[in-house]
Amino acid sequence: MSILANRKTDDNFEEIPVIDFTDASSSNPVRRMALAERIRDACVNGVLQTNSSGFFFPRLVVKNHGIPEDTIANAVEAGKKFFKLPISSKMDLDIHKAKNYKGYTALLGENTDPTGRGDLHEGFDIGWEERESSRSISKDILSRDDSGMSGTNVWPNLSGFKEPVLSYYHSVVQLGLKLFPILALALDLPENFFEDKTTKPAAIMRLLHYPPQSPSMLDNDGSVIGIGAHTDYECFTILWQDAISALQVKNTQGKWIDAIPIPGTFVLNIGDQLSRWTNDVFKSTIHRAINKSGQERYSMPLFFGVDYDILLKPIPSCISAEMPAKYEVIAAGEYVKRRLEETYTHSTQK
Ligand SMILES: O=C(O)CCC(=O)C(=O)O
Ligand SMILES: [Fe+2]
Repeated sequence: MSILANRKTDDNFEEIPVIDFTDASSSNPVRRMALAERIRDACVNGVLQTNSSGFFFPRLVVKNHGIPEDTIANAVEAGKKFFKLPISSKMDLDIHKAKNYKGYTALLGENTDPTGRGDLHEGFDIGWEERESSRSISKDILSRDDSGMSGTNVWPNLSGFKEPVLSYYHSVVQLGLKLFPILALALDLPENFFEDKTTKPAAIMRLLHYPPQSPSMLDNDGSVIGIGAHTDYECFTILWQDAISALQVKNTQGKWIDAIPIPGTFVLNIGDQLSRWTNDVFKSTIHRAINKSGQERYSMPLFFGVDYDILLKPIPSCISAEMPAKYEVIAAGEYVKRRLEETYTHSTQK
């Protein structure tokens, strides 16, 4: 009898739970399991708190997780410098030129919510790229089908940019790889369930810049906001946001709950791939961002998917006679690509 399949996601939350992630890298399996249980409770029902959701703040002591404050600050500064470049230099790296969705997204270039008219942010996307200090990946793994999602990154000719951005990317990739085993435990799976499915980190990083949203834009019809209502496409997202509150998460009653920034923490949220693995036991949460602060806002999400050639199949403990499989089986890369195509179609030149 499956334990998980009979759990129901309770999205009727009023606050976003805070979870301490220190034990993610504990050598003590009991501590890792305890953390996994807290995450499961936060994701599937209100055992931890009645107001739980698939969206939570890991309380990360950055120092203890290999992500020093200056690694974050240097990446943020690099992003600010990049976004200040003339639009012509940024458009040289236009994301529409790269089939693997890497490079620059101009203001309104993305339309995350199909009912919107374009997102009021600009962005810069990269994927996995080896560094001298990173583990090298075997040719066998590199040659596997990735639905065209891997491929090379594009970089601006801007000194002091690539190194801090890649340094942050690799630090957060290490953290993300520690979370997969915890999530596996939370799903009553062997701790190494995701190990052979995350051999080449299918992790996309974005630098995002949200200009202040003018009140008139909001008064119109609300169809242009920082990032329209959406779910993320991968298993989970680790998001750094600055001190400006703009991110909101939707509960089942349709109420938008502020994900107020907490210094020294990342927002960690569940994405669609995990909904598919778990047949919605872990449900990806709808979120959006509106920058009403009058100031520039910056954020840096890293989206962690499974290898692009892995099929997203429901895990057996998440299906039952009452909860039959909900989703078609699809390769992770194809799924991500499909969602990206939808997001960028409106700004693709015909
Ligand atoms: O900037 C944020 O706070 C959210 C970004 C986001 O949701 C995304 O890039 O998918
Ligand atoms: Fe998102």
